[in-house]
Amino acid sequence: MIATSWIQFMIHDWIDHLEDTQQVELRAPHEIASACPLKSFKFFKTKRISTGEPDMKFGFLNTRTPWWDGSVIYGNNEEGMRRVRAFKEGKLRIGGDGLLEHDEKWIPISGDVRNCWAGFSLLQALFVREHNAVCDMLKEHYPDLDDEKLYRYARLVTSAVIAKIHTIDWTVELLKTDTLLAGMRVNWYGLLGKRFKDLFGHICGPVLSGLVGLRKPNDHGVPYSLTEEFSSVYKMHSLLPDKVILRDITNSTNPNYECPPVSQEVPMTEMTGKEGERRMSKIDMEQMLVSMGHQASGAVTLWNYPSWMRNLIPHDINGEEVPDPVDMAALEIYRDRERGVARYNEFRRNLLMIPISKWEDLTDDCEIIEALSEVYGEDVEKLDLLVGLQAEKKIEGFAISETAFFIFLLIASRRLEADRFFTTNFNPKTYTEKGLEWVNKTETLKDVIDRHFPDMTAKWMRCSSAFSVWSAPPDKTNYIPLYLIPAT
Ligand code: HEM
Repeated sequence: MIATSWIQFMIHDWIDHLEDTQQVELRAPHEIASACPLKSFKFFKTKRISTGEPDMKFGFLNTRTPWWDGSVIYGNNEEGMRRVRAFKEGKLRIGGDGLLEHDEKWIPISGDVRNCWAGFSLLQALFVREHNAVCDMLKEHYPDLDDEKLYRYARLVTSAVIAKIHTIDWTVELLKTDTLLAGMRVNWYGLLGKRFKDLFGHICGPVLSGLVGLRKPNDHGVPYSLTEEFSSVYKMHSLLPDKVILRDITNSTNPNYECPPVSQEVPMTEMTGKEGERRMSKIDMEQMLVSMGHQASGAVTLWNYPSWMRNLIPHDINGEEVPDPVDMAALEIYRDRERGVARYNEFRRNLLMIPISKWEDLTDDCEIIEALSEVYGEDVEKLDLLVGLQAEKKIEGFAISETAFFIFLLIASRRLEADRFFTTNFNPKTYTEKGLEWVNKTETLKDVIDRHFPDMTAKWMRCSSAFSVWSAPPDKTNYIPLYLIPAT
């Protein structure tokens, strides 16, 4: 569940489509309406913007900054950025209990407050603590820095830590193969590896020394942005469970890393929005981290959409509930169609992947084939992208489809190599000597959790990555260099 909260934490750093003021209504066809929690629902259209380009006449606006700039905790505009700052020693506001502060309406004080839930705001709080710890460290080494400078340097450092964790820790857990582990580490450190780069710096090209620290950003002739396809493949709400399983961590010792006993099962509906924030304020931060660490997330596959999201009260951009509930499962399909995202087969062609010509090319699951034939007949071109991504037979070790993986891989690299803060300006002058050292020494989310809860992981976490289920065995030590292991 930490991996699930993490990806929501990242989505809320990167993308949110601007809505129109015009509402539309979706109605379930008569024949299936009895099986739908909402027979009809209203929502705002995505705002269409004319581009003036002959070959692409319209597009959409992103209300979040697409850069890897930590806007999920720092905010997306002047007003949002001021709201979260303590204006003392560069720090951000945080509650006495280590969790986010809230306004009088119980909306969290954070960079992004839309459609939040307890696990997501927990990560926001963790990284506010990280930012504040960076401020303390910088102040100690550079006592002359004022509030503004401390804030800016600490923001750069914390954002880079987030980007690094996503690249070499989260992505690797999601796509658990040696090839991916090697690929993602090459993106950050290059083929020559961390030790070489730490010793000699970025002295070779992108392959040998990695994308991070390149002398110049490279946008391949396309101004940096996150694409519609990217937003589509990240619609992974099936990761969310029906309930959160809280664990009792009062046991004083745990030598065998046993999974702690269940203390309470809370429906997700009580962990979302303002109610979720109120609940979270009564749960200890360590207890929540250990509980999420021991709960597996849902599989990104068909027939696993959380039922509670089919009658969901969404938030507006300020974290206020909107009056009309939505059926998210239906809405997600509508959004791709509304935004002109290619359907599954065309999407694959655009990625130079082999399209399917019959349902059997997609999956060997007879139940899925039967359902697809019932909905789409034999017309494979009509298959909606999201349905195809979830029906597709997965590569062993992958939590997502190969089709989605192509987009992941492409954007994972572009996000680093097109950003000056990870290329030209990834240096001591921009980050400070000690700031860059902080980024270089932090490898994983576990490192961050260890920093703020030094004894907790030692007692409860058996696995190697905080994104795994914590009672799982640690990764085996591999004495053969990663690049010499044959791909599986
Ligand atoms: C309690 C948890 C969550 C809630 C309540 C929630 C709710 C929502 C809502 C209401 C929308 C906007 C729907 C629309 O109008 O089109 C949305 C968009 C989205 N969500 Fe979630 N979500 C949650 C967690 C997640 C997670 C775990 C992911 C995982 C990747 C995710 C990925 C996305 C993406 C990619 C979008 C589209 C954003 C855009 O392109 O504008 N969400 N979510």
